[in-house]
Amino acid sequence: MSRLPDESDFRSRPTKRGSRPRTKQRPEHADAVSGFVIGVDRGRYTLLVGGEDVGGDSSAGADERTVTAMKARELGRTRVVCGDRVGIVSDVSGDAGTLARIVRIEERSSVLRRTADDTDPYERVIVANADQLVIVTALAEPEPRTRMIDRCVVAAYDAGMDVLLCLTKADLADPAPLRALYEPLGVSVVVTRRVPTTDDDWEIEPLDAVRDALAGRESVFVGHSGVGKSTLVNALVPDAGRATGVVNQVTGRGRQTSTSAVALRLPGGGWVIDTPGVRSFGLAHVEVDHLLSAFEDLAEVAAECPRGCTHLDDAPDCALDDWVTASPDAPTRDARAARVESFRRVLASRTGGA
Ligand SMILES: Nc1nc2c(ncn2[C@@H]2O[C@H](COP(=O)(O)OP(=O)(O)OP(=O)(O)O)[C@@H](O)[C@H]2O)c(=O)[nH]1
Ligand SMILES: [Zn+2]
Repeated sequence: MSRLPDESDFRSRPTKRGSRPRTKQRPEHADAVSGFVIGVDRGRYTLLVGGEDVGGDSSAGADERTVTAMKARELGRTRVVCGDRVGIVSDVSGDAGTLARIVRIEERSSVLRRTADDTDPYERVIVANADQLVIVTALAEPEPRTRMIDRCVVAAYDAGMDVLLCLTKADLADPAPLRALYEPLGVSVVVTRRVPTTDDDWEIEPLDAVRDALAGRESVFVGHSGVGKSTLVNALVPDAGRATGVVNQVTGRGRQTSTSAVALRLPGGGWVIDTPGVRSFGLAHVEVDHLLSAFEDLAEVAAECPRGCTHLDDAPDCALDDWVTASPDAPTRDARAARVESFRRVLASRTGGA
């Protein structure tokens, strides 16, 4: 039996916290058809309907179709976002000019959210059910902003998602320093570069490594303007048709084809969820303990900390420091120190702006 969630249901990471939110029974609409939300535009939702579990399975089913829907009034203010699995009724044919009605949102396995800024108590859900956040960062042009990457990592870990750091433009700069900075956080890293194919053409390599990291997963792509995110998404999803490097003559800024998230099917299986509007994460909603639970080894150690320990550099008697000191040998000590330092860096990045 599905339930009707509201924003307050998603304050804690569903996979790591034991307690389940209350369940509302919804016996009506037993005839509702399942859909996967692949786009949202001003109150109109684009859904994929039909075939075998269209969300999880990337291959198109025989009767798969795109359906436009609106939200039923009974859902109230609950937001429907890209990646949601929903139940729809009325005209679900997908024929031109028809409109279905979303009557329920299935339980979400993850919720990526942000606050407008670090003091704003209002959280906004960006994408539901994704299991990986892909942070696209150029190694140069524009220069990488580690503080922003840190904040993306915090948002992903808070959502219970894995992180893939995609370092682009390796033809311009060495990826080693950033790799060293992020691998101790448990982040996977892929590095891409532009290589010339003919005199006036080029391609991105190695695409296979990126595809492998995305296969069978629902991955949300975020990245600052100019990092090569659209170039990468277009290379991965040939018919994506995202605008690349188009500079608006009036504003001087890159133009976007869309400002809300869209889900794009990967030819090899899996989904890319592109988020053109998301440039930063407000992290007011993130709790220290919640973030710590994404670092299982450290969470175990920190269980010995004094009550109310901030776990930061200046925290008196923080058990993380004892753990580093108590290392049996030098290599272990270096690894533990790097891990604690990385955790403290992202912990500190929660406050003070991007
Ligand atoms: N040297 C180099 N340039 C790249 C690489 N990948 C993309 N670019 C270039 O970087 C510029 C920006 O790429 P886009 O894909 O438009 O960047 P974006 O992140 O989508 O930026 P917005 O469109 O503003 O959101 C373009 O001129 C690309 O050709 C790369 O690996 N190496
Ligand atoms: Zn501590």
